Amino acid sequence: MINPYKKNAKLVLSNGIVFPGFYFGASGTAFGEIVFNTGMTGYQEVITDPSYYGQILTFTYPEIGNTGINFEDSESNTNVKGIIVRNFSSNNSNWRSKKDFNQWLVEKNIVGLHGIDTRALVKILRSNGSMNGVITSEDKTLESCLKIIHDTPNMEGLNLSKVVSTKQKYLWTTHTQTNFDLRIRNAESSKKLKIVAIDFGIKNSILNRLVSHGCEVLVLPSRSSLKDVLSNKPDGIFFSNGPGDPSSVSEGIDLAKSLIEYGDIPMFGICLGHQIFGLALGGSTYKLPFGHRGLNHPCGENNKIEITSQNHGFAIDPNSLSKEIVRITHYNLNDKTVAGIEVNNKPIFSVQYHPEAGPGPHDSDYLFKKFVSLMLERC
Ligand SMILES: NC(=O)CC[C@H](N)C(=O)O
Repeated sequence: MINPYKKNAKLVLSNGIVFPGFYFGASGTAFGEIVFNTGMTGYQEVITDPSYYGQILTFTYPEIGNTGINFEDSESNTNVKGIIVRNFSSNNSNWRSKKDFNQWLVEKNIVGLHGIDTRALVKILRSNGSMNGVITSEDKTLESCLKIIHDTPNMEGLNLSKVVSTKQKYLWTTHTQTNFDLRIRNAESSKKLKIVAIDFGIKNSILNRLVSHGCEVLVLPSRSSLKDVLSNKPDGIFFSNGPGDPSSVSEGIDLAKSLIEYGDIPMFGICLGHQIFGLALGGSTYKLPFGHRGLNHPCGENNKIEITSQNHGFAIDPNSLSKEIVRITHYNLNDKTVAGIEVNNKPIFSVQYHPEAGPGPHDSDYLFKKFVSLMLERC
């Protein structure tokens, strides 16, 4: 019998290196920035995190797919273009699984490559930096793959959040992952706090954490104006995560600038939202060599350390921030990059990592509580 998963496919990197392997999921060709994630769990959330839009994701965990797919854990309707794994499991088994992993990839048009040495690939990305590449199940020559890569834009300069942001505003009032979120808790206040969230590629688990902490969230498109935000009389304003280069999200940077100037409404930003705050406060961002994507990044300051979930390729340049305006509250302790900031004398703060932990450790959930406390002080 012919093994259906032994159909030839390959990865071609922009430096001409080829990894021959086999395809699973959707057939075809996918191109984009090749990045890697070191998490050992949560592939469904990671694959559907809108911040990966336009990228091809390599998992360093050696086998992916074992627990199938359920109907609760997806972070959005957006997904990565392709995935690369050492091994994938065609034998899904989990009490929550509702769908076969391979079938789900086909339906989402995600091209999969398996059977390559992912350790060797990650070593190349770590020493040369993230680079564009192609995975294809088609019979394409090296030259035609390199031509596709050549025509693929670099991540620097790309505003991808405008592509994935919602086109219509919507309200999020209930927790949608009730079967498995061990952190579901009753809010400390009976007053429902009204958040306006600017969607640059927001994850469902962020919305669910805000709801768990006693908020209802009105999600607005990334191109919203100061008036769009203020006319909803928010108790707090949230700037979300999202794909692409933060310095190209001029609509978000301008909105953040005017909101920071406007006054005293508590504001919280995560990942792209954090980078946008940094840019709005006069700072600059730069591209990291291969980014931070995983579930065990230590962050903190002065002996207080949290283990964090991360997914980013850019960071705020600490030397670009004015001490008169901003205080750095957290550093990534692996490479000392900026991981959190707070605006002096204003209830505005942000983190580069993902306190919603979808997936990841729950150490940083206190940040949602902090956001809520800042709002309650002002109600
Ligand atoms: N998760 C995010 O919000 C990512 C932010 C940005 N696109 C980066 O790669 O740095």
